Amino acid sequence: MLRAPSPTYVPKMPDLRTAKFDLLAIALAALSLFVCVSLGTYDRYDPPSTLAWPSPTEVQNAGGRVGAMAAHGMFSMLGVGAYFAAVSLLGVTGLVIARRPIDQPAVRAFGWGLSMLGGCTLASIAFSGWSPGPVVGAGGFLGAMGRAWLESNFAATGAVIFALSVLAAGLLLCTDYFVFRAAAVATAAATAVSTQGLARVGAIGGAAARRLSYKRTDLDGYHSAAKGDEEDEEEELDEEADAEEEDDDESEYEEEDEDEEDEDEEDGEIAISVKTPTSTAPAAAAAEAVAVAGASAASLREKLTSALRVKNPNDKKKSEREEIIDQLDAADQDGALDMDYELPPLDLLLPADDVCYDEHEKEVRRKAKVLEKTFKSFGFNVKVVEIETGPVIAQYEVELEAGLRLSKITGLSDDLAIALRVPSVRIVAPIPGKNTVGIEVPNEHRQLVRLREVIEETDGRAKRMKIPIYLGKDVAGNPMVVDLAALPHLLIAGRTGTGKSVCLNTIILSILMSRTPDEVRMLMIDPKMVELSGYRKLPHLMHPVVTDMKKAEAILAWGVDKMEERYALLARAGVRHISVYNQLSEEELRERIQPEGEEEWGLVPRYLPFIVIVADEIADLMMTAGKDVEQHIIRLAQKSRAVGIHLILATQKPTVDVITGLIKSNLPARIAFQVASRTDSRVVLDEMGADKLLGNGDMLFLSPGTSMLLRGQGTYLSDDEITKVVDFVGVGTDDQRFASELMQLKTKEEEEEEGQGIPGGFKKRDELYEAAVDIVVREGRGSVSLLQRCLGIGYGRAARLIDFMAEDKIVGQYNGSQAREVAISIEEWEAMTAGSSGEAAEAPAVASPPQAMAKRNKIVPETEPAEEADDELGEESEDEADWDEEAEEDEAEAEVEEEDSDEWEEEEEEEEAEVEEEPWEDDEEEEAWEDDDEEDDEEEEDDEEPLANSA
Ligand SMILES: Nc1ncnc2c1ncn2[C@@H]1O[C@H](COP(=O)(O)OP(=O)(O)OP(=O)(O)O)[C@@H](O)[C@H]1O
Repeated sequence: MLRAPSPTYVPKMPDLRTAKFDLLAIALAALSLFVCVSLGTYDRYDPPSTLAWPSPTEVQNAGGRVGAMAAHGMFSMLGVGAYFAAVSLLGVTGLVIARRPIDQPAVRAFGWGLSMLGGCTLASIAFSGWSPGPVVGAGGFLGAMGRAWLESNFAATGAVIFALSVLAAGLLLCTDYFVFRAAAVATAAATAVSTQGLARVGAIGGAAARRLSYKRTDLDGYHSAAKGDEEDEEEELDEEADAEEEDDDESEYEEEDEDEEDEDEEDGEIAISVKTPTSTAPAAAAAEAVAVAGASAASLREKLTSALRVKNPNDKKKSEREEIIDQLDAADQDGALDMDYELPPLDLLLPADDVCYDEHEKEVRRKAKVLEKTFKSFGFNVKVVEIETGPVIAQYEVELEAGLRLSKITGLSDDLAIALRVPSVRIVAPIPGKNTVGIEVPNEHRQLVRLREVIEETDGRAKRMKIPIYLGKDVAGNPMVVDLAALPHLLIAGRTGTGKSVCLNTIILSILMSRTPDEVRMLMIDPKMVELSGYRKLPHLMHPVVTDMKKAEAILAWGVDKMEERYALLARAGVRHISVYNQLSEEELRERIQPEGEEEWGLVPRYLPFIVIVADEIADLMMTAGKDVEQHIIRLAQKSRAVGIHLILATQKPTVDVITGLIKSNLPARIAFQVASRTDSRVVLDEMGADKLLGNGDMLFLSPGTSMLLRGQGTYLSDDEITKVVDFVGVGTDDQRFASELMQLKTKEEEEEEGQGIPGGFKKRDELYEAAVDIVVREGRGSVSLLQRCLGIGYGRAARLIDFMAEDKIVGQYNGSQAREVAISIEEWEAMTAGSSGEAAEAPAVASPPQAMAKRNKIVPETEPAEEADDELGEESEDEADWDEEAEEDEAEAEVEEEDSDEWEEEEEEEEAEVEEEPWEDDEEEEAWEDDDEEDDEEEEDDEEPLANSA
């Protein structure tokens, strides 16, 4: 049983162990040096050799008589194996000096023996007439014996094969693949040197051809269709270059992964590795363990030495880190070549602060004792088996004695906090995937987690993510990086001053550091007016930072429309995710979309960027336009994953009226900073724990699909860092590419104000409302798909238009799969419009039916119909006298249209069938699709019942 340490106990073990190790290291170093010198200066006539008679009285060996004897003995026994023995001795000496423990020493020794045997035998077979020492042979007695036995049993060839296998197996056991990896690295380096020149030329050629920003997106209208055609050829080249680059990247990732795994394995094997983060030499590590008080506890100390491990989060070799930085810098430069846009370099961010790990280690060990002692005082016998330390929290893994119930431990957190003299202690019972309980205790000294270090440490993993977010570091000091595209939305909650805004800044800067404005576009909603105002210069913005909550509501509504529009586009292209859409080549896209003509093709977006909507305080938003905002958030959260629209919502009011049940259930990924009460914690995370956080960036992350909470320290960004990055990527007002459809967006009130005096006395809710009514009345069918086709708008907008008509009693109520009935006649409608023709002529929104019809089934950005409607209106008001004539023509066309519409419906059905038959584009998407299946079902329901939904 462990003896409880006295509270004033100061661990002395590390000093003793250091002295012991140092003495051992000196002895080994001396021995290996002596052996090397003796072997190096070996003279075959030195005694005890019998080659010269009489024996020379003076010994030539630099190691003297003993050296000569040692060399003679080693060469006689081992032949060339003597050199192997000397090198091995040097290796062991190095490990002892570096305080790196040798795990599984018995296996290693066995492996070493095997490799010696195999090596000597092989040498004996290969160089039969030569010997490095006495005339025994190249492999000494050992090799000669091995050779004799093998050749008598397996003949010469079999003997070589056998000896080689034994050598390889021995090296494998002894060095744990190190030798093979070293050989592979050397080969790869040699190959790389020879192919580098060629590869560089290829990369530059490919990169120069790629111009991502030339691709037309569905968000900006700056790219003309004609230009797109001119660049067709160029884009083809680009796609090839992209594909090649992707291949390269993938193989790189695989290599990196392997390295990481190997490293992990090594970490797992090493008992404790203590290394200061600034140390460049791996030799600065110490294999140490926690000692138990009292000199009489020597045996227990021995036990704990192997049992209790303190994992140093800074264990990464500096050289490796430097490598990663180099790679990142190289990637940055490549980025500059690839696109006209240059990603910000890492040196704009501050490096990690230096930490005195030795001090910290002493502290956690002391706390481990206090923990054990406190448990003991409550009558529980627990043992701390491992300690993991992060920047702010250390996690002590404790093993419970058999028969001790978990519930008894979990109630002790406050008592432990008092005993440890810390503000709070959180108990994780059990640690996921382990049979131990985790006790999270705050460190005495907090470290800041810098964005730069998190990026550097996660580069390999983050490269594969679509939108990497560098959240911070967990309790073991591992970087917490998540892919926003996989989350796919994030809710951040916490009381005021606990780190939400810093977290939002981290998320925004994570995007800025790794993604171009072509890949990710952003919308920012900032009710506090000052929190996000610093980002106004960003080229990623689609709209200036929104501070008016009514506008924010309109933007969320736009998001819903954009989502529907993108879904329609994806369905038409027969793909299930925008990333698959974005990979389609121009020809493939054209083949799938089958545009009616060049005009329509010119409007098809070639690239759909991710859209990230960041809202700093949703409580304000909910207060201003509660129900509407909630509806928009829910709709977006439910379905927008596949179309690349992601929400990041923060609130300092984690109450049920802000984070409603529906919002919560649709935003499974959540981050909680410190909250005021357990109730608030339950609202955010569905369980307690956030009330025990420390504030200042201490957080709990709930990853989607699990109930597992991950504790971490959020990345900290100073204002200076943010300013530097924003200044680097920022552009002037003239160069900003705001989306025209968003700039023209009107709030509900504005629309209603504008709508006063509209024909028929209807409220004007949408610029296309009158055109839509006209179509519906003339067609005699209140059909959403009819409006979609005729006006070239997305499903969402068309469904809303029909809902408005139902409110104005122009169409009847929802009628199952049938189109709604139209309640007014053409004459009535014409009378209404004629009644206010003067106003109608001025009203920019009234589009003439014939021209509206001409645009059917077009895929257009939302502004296009409005803009065209405006143009059409201009022409229309000039030609007002021709109205009646055109109306007649229109009626004729409407008849044709009616026939056409049946065809359209058939085509649509075919399209849907095609979508269903579409093979999985990519495994990842398959997963995403599975997740979306339910949502899609809902979508189908929506299709059938738009009114019910919007009502
Ligand atoms: N990750 C972090 N590491 C260290 N300190 C942090 C971290 N995050 C926040 N802080 C500290 O907490 C302070 C408040 O953070 P922040 O402004 O993000 O809080 P907030 O929750 O947004 O508050 P409010 O709701 O009032 O805006 C910061 O000024 C900083 O000193």
